[in-house]
Amino acid sequence: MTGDDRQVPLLELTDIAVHFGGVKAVDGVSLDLHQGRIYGIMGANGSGKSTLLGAITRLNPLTRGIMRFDGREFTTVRPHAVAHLGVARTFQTVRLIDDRTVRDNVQLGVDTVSRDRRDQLTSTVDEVMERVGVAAVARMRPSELSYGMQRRVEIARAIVACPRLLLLDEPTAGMNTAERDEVSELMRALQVEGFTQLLVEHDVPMMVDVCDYLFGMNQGELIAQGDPEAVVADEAVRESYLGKAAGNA
Ligand SMILES: Nc1ncnc2c1ncn2[C@@H]1O[C@H](COP(=O)(O)OP(=O)(O)OP(=O)(O)O)[C@@H](O)[C@H]1O
Repeated sequence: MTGDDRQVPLLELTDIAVHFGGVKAVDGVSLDLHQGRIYGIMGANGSGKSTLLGAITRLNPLTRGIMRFDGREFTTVRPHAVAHLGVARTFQTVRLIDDRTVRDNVQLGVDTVSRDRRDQLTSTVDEVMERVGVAAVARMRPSELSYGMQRRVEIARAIVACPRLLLLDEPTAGMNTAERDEVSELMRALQVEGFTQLLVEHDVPMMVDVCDYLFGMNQGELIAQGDPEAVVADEAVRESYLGKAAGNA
């Protein structure tokens, strides 16, 4: 539990599973996310991290389990209804539309939310692009940008609708160290504004630096959770992900 466990969790997963035929990509995961905190999921390739994000966004149908957002069950809603609840996601591989400008791509993030929520948005598309560092390339096409810049455009598109929960799937993949640090800075700034964030990353130092709470995943199951330093030091996490050599470090 994460300290403020007397409150209703923003996201509550109870014993969820996603099986693809015989592959138990996610198998019996229960977790709570609380408002305003930064969470991370670490685990080896194929441990089920992206599938878990896909379960939350309803792209991957559940084999079993219950999901609640702000106390309300959303286990069987359609994917667009999850966006309307206020959940936004970036993908592991950049998914931008290349025959549209950067600005149009960011605008798409506004178009995914319900009209009620749209009316409540406090930042404009241009303000968000400025904040994420893509304002200068607003008229360019995604393919004209570096990979790091494309990822920023994705983040801008995800946050422009002011989601209550932001799911970030390897947002620093393909970035250099300076760009990674900028993403960490951006995540901290978003936290100050009250965003709840769930990060999937392979950059362990970044996870420890930026996350309040970590989950360790292996073969579809959660094998550890808690304070980031404790999770990174956990023996089962080291065995399954960081390697035995790291365990001796
Ligand atoms: N659509 C699918 N159909 C069948 N199997 C799938 C599908 N998506 C994922 N899998 C399998 O589910 C397991 C978990 O995959 P997933 O992509 O969630 O892992 P991951 O932890 O995100 O890995 P990575 O760190 O490489 O991104 C893997 O065995 C993968 O091959």
